[in-house]
Amino acid sequence: MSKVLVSDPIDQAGVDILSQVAQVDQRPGLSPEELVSVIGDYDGLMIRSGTQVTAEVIAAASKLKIIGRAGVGVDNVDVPAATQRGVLVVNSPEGNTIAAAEHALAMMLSLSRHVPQAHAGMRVGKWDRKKYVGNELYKKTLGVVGLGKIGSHVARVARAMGMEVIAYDPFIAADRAQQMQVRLTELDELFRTADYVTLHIPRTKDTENLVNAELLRTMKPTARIVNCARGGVVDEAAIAEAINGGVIAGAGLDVYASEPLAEDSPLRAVERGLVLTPHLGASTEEAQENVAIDVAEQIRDVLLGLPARSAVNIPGLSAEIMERLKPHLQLAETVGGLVSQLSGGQVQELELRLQGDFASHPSQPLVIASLKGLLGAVLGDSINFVNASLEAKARGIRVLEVKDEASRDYAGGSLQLISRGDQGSRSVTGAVFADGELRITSIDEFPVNVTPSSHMLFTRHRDMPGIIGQLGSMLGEHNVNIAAMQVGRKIVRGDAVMVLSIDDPIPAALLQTITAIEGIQEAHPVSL
Ligand SMILES: NC(=O)C1=CN([C@@H]2O[C@H](COP(=O)(O)OP(=O)(O)OC[C@H]3O[C@@H](n4cnc5c(N)ncnc54)[C@H](O)[C@@H]3O)[C@@H](O)[C@H]2O)C=CC1
Ligand SMILES: O=C(O)CCC(=O)C(=O)O
Repeated sequence: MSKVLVSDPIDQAGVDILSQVAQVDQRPGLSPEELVSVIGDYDGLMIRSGTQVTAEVIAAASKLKIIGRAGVGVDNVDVPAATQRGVLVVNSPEGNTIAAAEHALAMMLSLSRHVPQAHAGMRVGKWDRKKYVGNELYKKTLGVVGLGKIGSHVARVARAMGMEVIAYDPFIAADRAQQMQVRLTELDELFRTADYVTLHIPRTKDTENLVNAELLRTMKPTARIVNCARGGVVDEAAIAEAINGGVIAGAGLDVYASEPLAEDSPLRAVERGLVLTPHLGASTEEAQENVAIDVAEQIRDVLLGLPARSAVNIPGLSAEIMERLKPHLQLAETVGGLVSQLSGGQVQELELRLQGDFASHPSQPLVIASLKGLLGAVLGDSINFVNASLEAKARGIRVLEVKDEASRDYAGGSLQLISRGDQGSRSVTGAVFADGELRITSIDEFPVNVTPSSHMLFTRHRDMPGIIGQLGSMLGEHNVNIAAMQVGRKIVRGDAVMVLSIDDPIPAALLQTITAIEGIQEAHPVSL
C-alpha cells in the first residue's frame, strides 16, 4: 500500500480521502532534519505553508511521486528540484480564494475602525471613544495590485461597498477589468491616488520588495496598505518606519518575508495603525475543507495512476487534456519508445511531424509524451511527464515540430517521429484508428500495419527467399512464440523491414545468432 505523509495540519476530509488508497501518517511540526530522515518512506507528501520542501528533502525522497500543497502558493516547495526528480507538484488554485479575499477586506475594515486596538483597550478596562475615530470605505479609492482570483473578488465586494476600484496587473486585459468596473492604471498612479492599496500578487523576482520606502513615500499620508498575498513583496522595515513617521496611516499584514515573524521584528513594535495576523488568510473552516479535499483527491488519483487536475509543474498537460488526448499521448509515447530502441546511440534531434487531427491539437503534450517514450526506453521509470522535457534539454536534444493539418493519410491523422543522432536517422509513424487502437504505419521508408505489443523484434534485411523461414525456425528452437508478423518492402528483392510481435523477450545470445543470418542487416528487440 502507498504511504502519504501529512506534515502540516489539514482538514480531516482530506485525510479520509487519502486513506482510501494509502497509509496516512499525520506528523505536523517535523523539524527539517526529521523530514529529510523520514521522507524516503513516502509516495506522497501533503503540506500547507508550514513545511519547507527544500532540494535536500526532495533528494532524500527516493519514492516520492507527488507533493500536494493544500493552498495556492508553492513558494515553500523547490519546484525545479521536484521537476528534475520527476515529482509532481499540485495545488488548490481556488479552494481558499474567498477566505483570502475576505481576510483582506477584514484588514481594511479593522484598520479603518481600529478594531484590534479598541478591543485591546476594552480588555484592560479602557473606554477610548475619541482615540479611535475612524474612516469609511464608502466612496474611497481602492488600488488592487494583482487582479487575479483573489484580487477580483476583493474588487467585486469593494465595488458593492461603494468604493471606486483601480488596479495594476500587466497580465489582465482592459475589457476584463472593465467588466468588473475596475480601471487599470500604472503602479505609480495607483500608489499615488489610492486611499487603500491591497496586494494580491505572487512573490517573484519582479515583485520582491515591490513596496519599498520610495514607493511608500508617494502614497497619501491618509492611505493604508494591506498584504494578504506573500511576504517579501513589501519591505517590512520600510512599512514600520512609514507608519511611525506618518508617511502612511497604516497597514494590515498577514504574510511575512520569513515566517513565523521574528520576535524582534520592527513590525511588532509599531503601536498604532498596524494590524498583524499570523498568515490567517486561508484559515477558514470552509477554505481548509475545500483545499484539503481538492489536493487529497489529486494525490489519491496520481497514486492510482490517474492524472492530476492542478499540476504546477507539467505546463500544458492538464487532466482534461490528458483525458481528451489519451490515445494520442499513448501513441506519441509508444512511437517515442520505438524510435529510441531502433536508433541505438545518442539522439541529438527529434522531429515531430503531425498530420491531420494530430496537427489540430496543441502540440506541447505530444512533444512531452514523445520525449517520455524516447528517454524512458533508456532511463526507465525515472522519466515521467513531469521531467521529460527538462531531461531532454539537459541532454541537448533539439525538438522540431512540423504541422500539416490538411494532409490526411489516415482518417484521424498521423504522428511521425524522426530521430537524428550519432547512429544516423530513424523514423517511425503511427496512427490512432477509429476503434482507438494504436497502429504503427511506417518504419523508415517502409509502410507497415502493426499493432504495438509488449515484446517485438524489428529487422532490416534483404527481401530474399528463406530469411523469414530461418528466423521463424530459430525463434521456435529457442521457445520464443511469434504472435504476429509483418513485412514491409518497397521493391521486390530490395531492402525490407520485418516486425514480429513475440510473447517473450529475445535472449541476448539469440540476437547475435539472428544478426548472423545472411541477408539480415540489423535486428532490434523492442520492449514497450
Ligand atoms: N494569505 C494567505 O493565506 C493566502 C495567500 N494567497 C496568495 O495570494 C496571492 C494571489 O493569489 P490568487 O489571486 O489566487 O492568484 P492569481 O494567480 O489568480 O492572481 C495573481 C495575479 O497577480 C498578477 N501579477 C503577477 N505578477 C504581477 C506583477 N508584477 N504586478 C502586478 N500583477 C501581477 C497576475 O497577472 C495575476 O492576475 C498568491 O501569492 C497566493 O499565494 C493565496 C491564498 C491564501
Ligand atoms: O495554508 C495556508 O494556510 C496558507 C495559504 C496560502 O498562503 C496560500 O494558499 O497561498
